[in-house]
Amino acid sequence: MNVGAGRRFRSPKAILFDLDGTLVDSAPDITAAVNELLAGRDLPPLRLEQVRAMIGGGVRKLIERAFAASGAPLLGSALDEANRVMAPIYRRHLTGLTRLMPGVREVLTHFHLSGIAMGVVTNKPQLAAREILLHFGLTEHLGAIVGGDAVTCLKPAPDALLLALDQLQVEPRDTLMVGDSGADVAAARAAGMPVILLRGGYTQTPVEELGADLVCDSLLDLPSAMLQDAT
Ligand SMILES: O=C(O)COP(=O)(O)O
Ligand SMILES: [Mg+2]
Repeated sequence: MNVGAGRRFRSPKAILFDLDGTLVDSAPDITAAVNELLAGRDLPPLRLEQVRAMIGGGVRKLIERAFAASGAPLLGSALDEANRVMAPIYRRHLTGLTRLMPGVREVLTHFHLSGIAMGVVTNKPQLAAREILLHFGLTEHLGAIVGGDAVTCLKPAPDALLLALDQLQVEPRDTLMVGDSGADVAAARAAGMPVILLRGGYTQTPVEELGADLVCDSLLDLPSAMLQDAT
């Protein structure tokens, strides 16, 4: 863990969490969905590690990257069409192979008992995000779940974070963003919020190089990192 900012995370009124690579390891399900889409076009499957590196920019970006990596890049209306075909496939691969990241349940309960409001802000479609969170019984403590299709601009734009804060009735300066990618950092910066990144997510760039205020090994380190930040 490396502490950088000093007092920025002390007693936030709300925490916004990214979903893929932060609260859940969804890469195996997303890989299954991508490979079903590719198989429908007679393209060979991609490996889990390849698809992991494509997650975080929303489903359309995922499809664009997957077809490019398969040597059959899609543009414009062809990408729109693949996106339409992907929608029902993606919905069939939400929870079968997806697992919670370590400590999620404990840490969400801890923050809830500490009186901190929480929300999820993801580039995943909103209904898909809600279904995953319901599957794992995590919606109880979440006052906002904002998906990429609920806003005009996906992360790294701040739109989804600001919508979640609106729903939670909290100002950006009283909030903390927790994520796994450069998009999470950029979105938090644009929204005027401090940001913590977790190791073990889907970013290709080393997390230390993404400009977060703090990097933690896992969600389980968050409560103590926030306490240390008081010193
Ligand atoms: O790329 C996606 O679909 C979702 O990614 P995120 O939950 O990390 O924002
Ligand atoms: Mg993520």
